[in-house]
This record gives sequence, C-alpha cells and structure tokens, in this order.
Amino acid sequence: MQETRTESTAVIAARSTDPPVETTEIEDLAAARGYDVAATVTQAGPEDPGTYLGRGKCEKLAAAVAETGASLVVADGDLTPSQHHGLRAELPDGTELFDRYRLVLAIFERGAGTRRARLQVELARLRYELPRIVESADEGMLNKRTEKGSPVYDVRDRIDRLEAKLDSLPDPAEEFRRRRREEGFDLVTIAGYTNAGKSTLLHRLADDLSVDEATDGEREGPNKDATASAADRLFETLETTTRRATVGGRPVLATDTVGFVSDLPHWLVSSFSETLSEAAAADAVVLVADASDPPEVFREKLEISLELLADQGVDREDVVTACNKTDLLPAGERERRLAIAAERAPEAVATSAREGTGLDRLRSVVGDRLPTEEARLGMPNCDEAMSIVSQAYDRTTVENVAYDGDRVTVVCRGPPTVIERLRARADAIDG
Ligand SMILES: Nc1nc2c(ncn2[C@@H]2O[C@H](COP(=O)(O)OP(=O)(O)OP(=O)(O)O)[C@@H](O)[C@H]2O)c(=O)[nH]1
Ligand SMILES: [Mg+2]
Repeated sequence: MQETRTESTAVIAARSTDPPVETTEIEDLAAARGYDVAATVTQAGPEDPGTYLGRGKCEKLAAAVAETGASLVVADGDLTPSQHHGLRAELPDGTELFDRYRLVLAIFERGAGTRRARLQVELARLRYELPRIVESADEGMLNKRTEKGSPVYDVRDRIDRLEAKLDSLPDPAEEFRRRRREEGFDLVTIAGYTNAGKSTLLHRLADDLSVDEATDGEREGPNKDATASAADRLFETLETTTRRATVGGRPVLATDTVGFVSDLPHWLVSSFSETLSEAAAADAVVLVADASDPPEVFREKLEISLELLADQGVDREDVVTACNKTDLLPAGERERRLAIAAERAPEAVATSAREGTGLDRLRSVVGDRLPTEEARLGMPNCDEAMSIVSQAYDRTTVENVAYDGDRVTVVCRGPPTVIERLRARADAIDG
C-alpha cells in the first residue's frame, strides 16, 4: 500500500556508463533545495534514449517512489523532452520529475531575492518547460497551440510578457550601486557554492541593528547624524539580501548571492548573468567554501568558484576565502584546508558561521582589502570643523586629532570617496 506523499521527499535516479555511479553531488543538491532523499536508484550502463533508465530500473524506481511516498524523482542527468515524458509515464501518477537542471532552477527559485531575479528564474523555468509541455501534449492540444487557454499558448505568452517586462525594468542593483558609491559605502559580496554557509555568514556579519529594529525601536531625535540618515535612505532601496555590516571599522553593505552549482549549462548561467554579476561591482568578495567537504572536493569547488568569479570580472586580489564549517573539522584538517585555499587566493580565514568563530579575523582581512586613502586635514577650529571631525569618526578610522591654538588637524584613513568629501569640506573653511 502506498504511504501518504510527503511534499519534500525525493527519490534520486542516477546512471553512468561506468560504475561506480557517483550520487553524492546530486544528493547534496537535493538537500540544498530542502528535499529529503528517501532512496537512490542507480544504473551503470548506457542511457536509454526513451526513458533514461532501462526498463528494469524504471520499475525499481517506481517501486521506490511508491514505497517511500516520495512526490518527486530527481534524475541526475540532462533529460531530453522525450525522456522526460517517457520516464514520467513509468512513475506512479502525480509524481513530479526533475532533471539536474530543473533541480538547479528550483534552488535558484528559492535563492532569488529580488523581483528582477525572480522574473529571471521564472523565465528560465518556462523556457526549460516549453519543449517538455509540447512533448507531452496530445495532438488535440497541439492543434490549439495558437489559442488562448491552451497550455502551449499560455506558456509562450507568459515568456513574451516576461521578456518584455525584464527589458523594461530598470536594474535596481545598478541604481543602488551608484548611490552607494556616492554615499561612500563599500560593497562586500558573499559568494560561493550552494550550501557553503553564505546566508548564515551574512547574518553573522551584519550589524545587530537591522533596518526594522532601527525604525521600530527608539527613534533618535532630529539631530540624528548625517551618516545614519544617509544609510536609512539607502536601505529603502536595498533588497533583503543586503545588510549593513562593519568591516575593518568601516560601514559596508554586504550582499548575499545565489550559490554556485557545478556543471551548469551555458543557457542557464546566462539567464542569471545579472544576478551573478553582483560580485563584479564589489570592493571585496568573501568566497565561502565548505571546509567540511573532503579535501579534493574542497579544492575542486574552490577552483571552479574562483574561475566563475574571474569570468564575472572579479580581480583575484579582491577575494578572501572563508573556509567555513571548520567546527566540523579536527584542528589538523582545518590547517590542511587553509593551506589549499591559501595556494589559490590571496587570503584564507577559517570560520564557523554557525558558531561565530573566525569572524573578527575575517572582518579585519576583508577590511584590509577595501580601497583606502589617508588624509591629513588641517583647518581652523570652528563649528564646521567639529562637524567634519565627527563625520571623520563616523565614516573613517581616525588615527589622530590634534588641537594647536585655534587650529585642528585630523589624520584619518577610509574609503576614497569619503576622504575626498572630508577634504573638500576642510578646504572650504581653510580658505
Ligand atoms: N556545522 C556548520 N554548519 C553550518 C555553518 N555555516 C552554515 N552551516 C549550515 O549549512 C547549511 C547551509 O547554510 P546556508 O547559510 O543556508 O548556506 P548558503 O551558502 O546560503 O546556501 P544557498 O543559499 O543554498 O546557496 C545550513 O544548514 C547551515 O546551518 C558552519 O559554520 N558550521
Ligand atoms: Mg543562502
């Protein structure tokens, strides 16, 4: 008898020409999407052009689905539309069938934080689904493909609308970055493989005061300084995945990104180029790597990640690797992962986002990579000078403030745009 179906239970189907059939990665991807993997059916042998797995294995797979009550089968391959149709027909009624790409889309669906990214994911999914809908359509349905209300017509129509909408939508990230630069904030992007711990790390790095808390809690009076109000204005345009953090004593905006996944087809990656290009605009990139992976997996993912970042235009010098989940490793293994990472990117720091360790070191190493300028500002000691000193304390690292008679001199280091503005203000009163 069939058990009740569980929304999030999946059975994996994997094949490869040569044994053994490797299933760790597809299982990890399914887990990253939040599915419980209840069973795995593998086949070593040639691919069946009609049903992906051979007949006997299809029966085994169907039995595993029925037995576990799974609602979904994930096939570790790129199924053609006709294989998708053929294999699905072998499964218990109502079983969903994902191939590797569809699973990746599901992961991206969950990771898409902005409206634009959500539209991009939907567009990629519909482009993926259209040939499969056509494949499973009967003749009657296909004859109606130009009629409103037919599945094929509706999907095509939605694709057209999404394309038009995406074309017309301004890129909020672009506008945000422009304003961020004007305000003198540095942008730190958190990138890395899916499930490495990026979101957990962002949460840890973020300043305690979230936007909501800042507006719900005690409001500061009208004297609230210029920096805070500038930050508030910026936050209005921020996506939920960007948080304010303090790194190397400087206020930065840290942005979470969609996780990398191995072996993505080109068409899929290009659908998200904008979402992924977030890293290129950053002043520093924290590359989060799962140090609890076996050393060779860790090394390979790290290399792929660095290549992907380079493809997006990220300078390797701007990358800091966070070897994360070190709480799961004995000390000797930790050193081994750090050595692997240090060979490939300029800086590597051991972290545990879960336990909150290594974060101070990470902040300081990232801070050292942010563009920094030093200034010595001499000006007459007046109200405006005090306001300049206060802004310097707020937005830069002040190394010294010296009062000498009726003059004040500030030595500070910080983001070039902020330094430039302070210098202009000081010059204006120094006549
Ligand atoms: N043991 C341990 N687990 C961690 C650590 N950091 C994150 N995790 C866990 O790893 C899983 C994935 O963490 P996320 O922060 O969601 O990973 P992510 O990189 O944002 O994943 P995607 O958004 O799917 O790309 C969660 O179950 C976390 O609790 C860590 O330092 N140690
Ligand atoms: Mg995440």
